[in-house]
Amino acid sequence: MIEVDRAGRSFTVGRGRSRRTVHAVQDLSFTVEAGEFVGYLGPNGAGKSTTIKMLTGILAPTSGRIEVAGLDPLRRRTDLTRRIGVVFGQRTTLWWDLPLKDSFELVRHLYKVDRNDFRRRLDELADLLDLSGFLHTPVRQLSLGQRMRGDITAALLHDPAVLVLDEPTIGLDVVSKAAMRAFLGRLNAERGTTVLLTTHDLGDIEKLCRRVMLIHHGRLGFDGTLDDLRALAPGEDSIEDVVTHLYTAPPAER
Ligand SMILES: Nc1ncnc2c1ncn2[C@@H]1O[C@H](COP(=O)(O)OP(=O)(O)OP(=O)(O)O)[C@@H](O)[C@H]1O
Repeated sequence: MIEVDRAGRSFTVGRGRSRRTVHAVQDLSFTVEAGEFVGYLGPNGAGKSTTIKMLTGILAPTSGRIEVAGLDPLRRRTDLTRRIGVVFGQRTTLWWDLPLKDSFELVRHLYKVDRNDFRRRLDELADLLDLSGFLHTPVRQLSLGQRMRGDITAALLHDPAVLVLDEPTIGLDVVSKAAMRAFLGRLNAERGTTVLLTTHDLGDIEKLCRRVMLIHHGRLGFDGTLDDLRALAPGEDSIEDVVTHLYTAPPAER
């Protein structure tokens, strides 16, 4: 479902003598099969968002090859939007001044979702994510947790095969977080949606991901199960301690 083959992305920053190249992602290769739920971890500045931007066609790789749902994200961006859903926890894709329901209508038009499919899907998502109390509220008046549920719904209205999530539980309280995790787990288990999840919340990873990839300084340092990850730092107790250890002494560099 996702194929990344030696992908890289660099940026030129600064001017004159202070001009230099930042290698945000280097020589990145991995495959995600249909139906997998994969966690994508890395410290701040490791290259996670750059990877997600390349997967979704927002950024062009400067080297290598990427395919998502059988498509080159950059060349086939419009086709890809029909097969992929993307949620950036720190930003909303909803229309700030419109009632949530109207934002969904706009999404329906943009993605050309059949009216009956849309109605059925929205009913289902509104039920699962408990949206009924604020469907007619303008997005700017929603709490963060409500807005996030709205964003997840918007990303799923066209029933994408792949869902890419960039910190979807950031800022949520423990109850909202648990509800979001339960929803995502069901989406993957029951609907078979492939999920790539970027998060700094290791609870998300422990609850949801069978497989974890770890990126550090733009390079993939680990790709395996949570147990394999724990085995890399056997002296550490919690997954937080394991990951802290790996962030300070990443596997590729030890
Ligand atoms: N548009 C850009 N121009 C210059 N440098 C950039 C640009 N985008 C990202 N970078 C650099 O690339 C590196 C990777 O950034 P990226 O945003 O992918 O990290 P991240 O893993 O998502 O971090 P965080 O967890 O803090 O969101 C960083 O050094 C960042 O400063």
